[in-house]
Amino acid sequence: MMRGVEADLTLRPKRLDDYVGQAKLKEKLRVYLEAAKNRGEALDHLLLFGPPGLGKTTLAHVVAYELGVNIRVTSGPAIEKPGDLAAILTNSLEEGDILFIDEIHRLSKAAEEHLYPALEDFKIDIVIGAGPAARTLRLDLPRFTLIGATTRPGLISGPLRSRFGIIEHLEFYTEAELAQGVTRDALLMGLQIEPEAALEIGRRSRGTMRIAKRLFRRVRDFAEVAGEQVVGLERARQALDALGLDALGLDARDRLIMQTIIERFAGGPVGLETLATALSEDPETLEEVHEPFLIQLGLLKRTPRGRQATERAYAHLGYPLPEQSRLLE
Ligand SMILES: Nc1ncnc2c1ncn2[C@@H]1O[C@H](COP(=O)(O)OP(=O)(O)OP(=O)(O)O)[C@@H](O)[C@H]1O
Ligand SMILES: [Mg+2]
Repeated sequence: MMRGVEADLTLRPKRLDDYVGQAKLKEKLRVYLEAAKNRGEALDHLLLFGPPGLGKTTLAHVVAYELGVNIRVTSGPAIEKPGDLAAILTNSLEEGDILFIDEIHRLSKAAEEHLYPALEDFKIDIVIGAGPAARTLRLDLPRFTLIGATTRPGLISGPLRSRFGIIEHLEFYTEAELAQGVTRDALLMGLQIEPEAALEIGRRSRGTMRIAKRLFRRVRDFAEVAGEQVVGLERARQALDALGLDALGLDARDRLIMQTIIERFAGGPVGLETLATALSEDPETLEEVHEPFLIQLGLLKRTPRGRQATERAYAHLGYPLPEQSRLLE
């Protein structure tokens, strides 16, 4: 049986048809991919954004597979000096290939400015030598496609953003879509899972495919140890409870965030920095990892004056509503 990282590589969907959910995005991408193929041109540069674990990296690989081109993977923090970028662009890309830059919002200013002519005119300036003898050489690049991924679109500068022809965001998955992803993995692992069990995992996965797939592996452990051939609802529930996930899929950390807002800040509004300090968490993690789903669930609101718990949050966490409810619906 496949294990760990190796398993994940083989389970990763290759084709657009195997990529679950994101229906609107896939529909558009199909058109763009076909148009680019018919014209025999590289796909326009593509910026993908959305919370972690929704499948940006996977989608970049799917696009490469569908276009039949190579993909070169790097990340914003890995490109420190402009020279790093030049090396990637000149050494390893062929006509039509994809350069995938993960966490593109973390690209340095210098590297970013170096990237502009590469994206627009497929040319890059490299500096040869140093001191007074230094010369700048302009090199032609193959027509490539940049796919940038980010969890923080707000941190992408205007000039960089404007160089992407296609800008798309990924959405949280529905329970049914997460169940579909889990069922597909089960099949590929040679296991059976009852539809109700797959849905229960989906329900508790914070709308996130990576979490659904990870939870499924833990549920499978419980089923295997119990000597069961088919993963059923009861076993799924038992495993998910044991992992500390509640009915909405909140983990202990999510609950602590909401409890802190309710107990220590009277439901809010409380500023991000203040809240982060109270939780000993860094504000970015709070904002990128935890908040999007709490907002999606309708437990938390971002207001101009800070973060605020909703009535639903009080109800879900079992707190009585404050008397004069200033709370948001
Ligand atoms: N639409 C999908 N269908 C099936 N499997 C998916 C889908 N999206 C993601 N996955 C699986 O979920 C996991 C996480 O996906 P991926 O690494 O692409 O997320 P990501 O959005 O790049 O996250 P991060 O922002 O944290 O890098 C992978 O194991 C991938 O195979
Ligand atoms: Mg990724």
